[in-house]
Amino acid sequence: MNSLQDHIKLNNGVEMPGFGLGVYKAEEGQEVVNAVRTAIDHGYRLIDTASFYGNESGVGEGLREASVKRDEIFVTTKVWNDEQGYDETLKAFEQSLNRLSLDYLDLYLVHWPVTGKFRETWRAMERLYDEGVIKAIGVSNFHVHHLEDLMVAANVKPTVNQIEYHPHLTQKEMKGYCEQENIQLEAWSPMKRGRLFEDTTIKEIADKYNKTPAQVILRWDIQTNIITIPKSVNPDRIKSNADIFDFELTDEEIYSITALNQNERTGPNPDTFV
Ligand SMILES: NC(=O)C1=CN([C@@H]2O[C@H](COP(=O)(O)OP(=O)(O)OC[C@H]3O[C@@H](n4cnc5c(N)ncnc54)[C@H](OP(=O)(O)O)[C@@H]3O)[C@@H](O)[C@H]2O)C=CC1
Ligand SMILES: O=C1CO[C@H](CO)[C@@H](O)[C@@H]1O
Repeated sequence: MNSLQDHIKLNNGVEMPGFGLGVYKAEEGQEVVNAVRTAIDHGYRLIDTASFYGNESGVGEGLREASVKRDEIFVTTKVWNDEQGYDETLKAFEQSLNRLSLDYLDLYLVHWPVTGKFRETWRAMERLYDEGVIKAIGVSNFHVHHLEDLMVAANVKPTVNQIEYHPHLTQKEMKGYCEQENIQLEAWSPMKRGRLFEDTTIKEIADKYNKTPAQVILRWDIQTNIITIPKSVNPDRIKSNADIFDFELTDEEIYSITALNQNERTGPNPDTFV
């Protein structure tokens, strides 16, 4: 990726921007409306929300307020855990679409692999995909064994797996598996919610390029082919987080950031959460 608006081709041919805005904890109402509008004004073309975030209406309003056509923006939302199952997912999708005030969605994700439910959830998503109201379907927080389980019965292969991913959790096994299966990885909490900014390795690299630690981490995502969705509601940070296309990390720097891995999650482990 050479610019903020470059896309990555998913395994169904759909083009997804490689960089976007996450809106978890962006408050429904003016806060999320402003964040979405500001991001789009600064060139973002991907917005990541979820029914669980309770801010889909504001996301929809921000999209309408931005002066960019709908088909140039890529919108992701997710089906939450208590909405899973076949009929439940069909209903949840309709509700999300209504709150967003959209007539189609770019990417719909199974938010977590709810045991005993995610296959039925997937079947409903396949139906919506076949009907053309979703351009791509994918998963989130799936381990390799969840993906294998899903794909045994699936007609449509997941395009994306959105997982916790940052320099303290580099997900080596999952990365290898997804590369082999052509499933695109997407990083959530790419900046470990601010807990990596004091790391000496990252700070030294940031100083060298006159960049912030956040920019170095996000650049590392881009150069290692991971779609990244940093969250911010602060206009200056929304702008600076995306200002990562005028420098390039060396192979050695990428290696040293990847070597910071501690297999450390900030969020739940999918095997014990649901
Ligand atoms: N699928 C899933 O289960 C999950 C998906 N997600 C998605 O991933 C997105 C990103 O992950 P998230 O957990 O929000 O964490 P991030 O790693 O994106 O960190 C967000 C935090 O960092 C702050 N921040 C942002 N930019 C900067 C900066 N340049 N300097 C200092 N602080 C900064 C933000 O505050 P401020 O807003 O004030 O700038 C916020 O507190 C979510 O918003 C959501 O869309 C997240 C968790 C789970
Ligand atoms: O999307 C999400 C936001 O972050 C939460 C953790 O803090 C996750 O559980 C959830 O999946």
